[in-house]
Amino acid sequence: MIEAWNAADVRAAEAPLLEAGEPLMERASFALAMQVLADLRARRRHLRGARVVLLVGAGNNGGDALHAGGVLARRGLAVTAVLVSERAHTGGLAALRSAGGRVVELFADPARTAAVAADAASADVVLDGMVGIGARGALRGPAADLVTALTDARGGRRGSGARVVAVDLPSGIGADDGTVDGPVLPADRTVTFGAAKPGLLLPPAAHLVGELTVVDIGLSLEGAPALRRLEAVDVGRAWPVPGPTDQKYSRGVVGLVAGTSTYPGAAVLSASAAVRAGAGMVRYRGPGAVGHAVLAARPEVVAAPGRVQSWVVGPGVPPSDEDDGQHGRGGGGLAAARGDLGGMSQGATPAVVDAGGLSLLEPPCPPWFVLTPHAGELETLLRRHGEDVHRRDVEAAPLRWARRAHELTGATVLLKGGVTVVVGPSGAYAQADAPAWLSTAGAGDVLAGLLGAMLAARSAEVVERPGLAAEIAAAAALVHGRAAERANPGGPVAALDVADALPATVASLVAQA
Ligand SMILES: NC(=O)C1=CN([C@@H]2O[C@H](COP(=O)(O)OP(=O)(O)OC[C@H]3O[C@@H](n4cnc5c(N)ncnc54)[C@H](OP(=O)(O)O)[C@@H]3O)[C@@H](O)[C@H]2O)[C@H](O)CC1
Ligand SMILES: [K+]
Repeated sequence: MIEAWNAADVRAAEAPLLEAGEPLMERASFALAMQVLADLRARRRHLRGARVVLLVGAGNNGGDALHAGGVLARRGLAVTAVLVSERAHTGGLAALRSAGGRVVELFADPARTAAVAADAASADVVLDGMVGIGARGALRGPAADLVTALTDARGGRRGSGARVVAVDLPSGIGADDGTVDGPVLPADRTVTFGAAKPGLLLPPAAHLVGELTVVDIGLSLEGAPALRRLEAVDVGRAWPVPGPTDQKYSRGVVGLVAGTSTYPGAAVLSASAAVRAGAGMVRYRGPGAVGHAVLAARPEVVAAPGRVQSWVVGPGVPPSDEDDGQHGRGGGGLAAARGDLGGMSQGATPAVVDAGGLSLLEPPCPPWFVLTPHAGELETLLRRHGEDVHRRDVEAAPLRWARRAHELTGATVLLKGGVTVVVGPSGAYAQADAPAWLSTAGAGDVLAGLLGAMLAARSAEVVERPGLAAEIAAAAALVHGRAAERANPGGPVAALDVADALPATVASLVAQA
């Protein structure tokens, strides 16, 4: 698991060590230099003569870059520091100069910005040390102009020309929330110190981070992290592997209310995913015609009422005001679920509430209800609660708005996207496991069925431990993303292929743990 800590927590953990004279900057900058060397060795035979350009701001982030530059210059690399502020870390500057590094005072001669950017773009490595956790707002002044010019010089493409290594974080991102309010240089790698910061894991900034390296500089961080990211081993270890005394009921029955004659496929996809993820049983509770399609695809499904350990409500169901009565006619499935949903607040059955199911909610909800909106659906949900918010606001600050939805409803919220953000009562998760190919019709229905199976398997525990639903939802996002990758590595993937890849994905996660 990757744990991310807010800037204030990192500073609080640094303070006593700095007071005690611990050489934190030396540790950080040395590790940074070693990472740069390792990356260079992977790309060229000889290090001598490799060109490194440091983009250096006024604070300690610039200090890290300058000290690392000093280490690299002593190894024979040609290092140039570009100062974007008239202030620069004194010790770092001295270290670089004494190691033979060159210094360009860009702040004093902004007309050179384009030429400096062109030079940096053709270097082997650019170290982005303009601001770190001390940034206030979007990059401004010479730093902003240089990033714009350098982005132009690289043709806007990561991976072309110089390899960009961000020092602690890509300069200008919101360290705590991942917001991007101005120009930011996309990094190929980010070397962060002490602990990951939430902004490195959260979109939109997460897309600018590249490979993430966390350097231990000896901080002891107390309390709970601001954000977590599960890794494969966490999910494999927690997977509900059946034992010899288990039977289908103890493994968990998923009740599925999904699909209409307009969207029967959603029910097929959710049911397939729940079955393929190892549900003990799937009960389909929806319109009869859709039930036939579900049974034709998955003969394991039972289309009869009975007890369930989790509900999946809403895939392929339009919002309640547009539901042309199909669910009322179709065995009363949705109406029953509506009653069950109400009852579940006391009766305690975990539920995945997706798509049209979201319009059925009557908060307050328990944390074992997991809402699975995408950004547009979250906008609708938040606006229903009086928030003046648009989809683009949700996309610009997903953690903030997922958290708001959790506060307003009480439910656990899984916000779907290229990075999936989950917020529950015990904290937040950001999962980046899915290939971009997974943004395809029906992928959300598969996630809902998969999550339903995972909640059913640990139903009682989910109700007892308020934070567990969020952890399981984050795990479902990981499995979903991995299954998409496994279904067709590096290429297009259809939703049903993802469901079909679940058994092998789960087996490999369990085997690796
Ligand atoms: N303390 C240590 O020994 C360690 C620190 N580490 C590194 O330090 C940074 C945090 O350093 P800090 O000096 O607190 O802040 P920054 O370097 O991030 O930036 C602050 C200066 O940047 C200028 N600034 C602020 N906002 C902007 C902006 N939007 N655009 C341009 N410039 C900005 C500001 O200067 P002014 O003159 O404008 O006021 C600040 O002075 C941390 O990220 C680590 O890299 C290491 O972890 C090791 C231990
Ligand atoms: K930086």
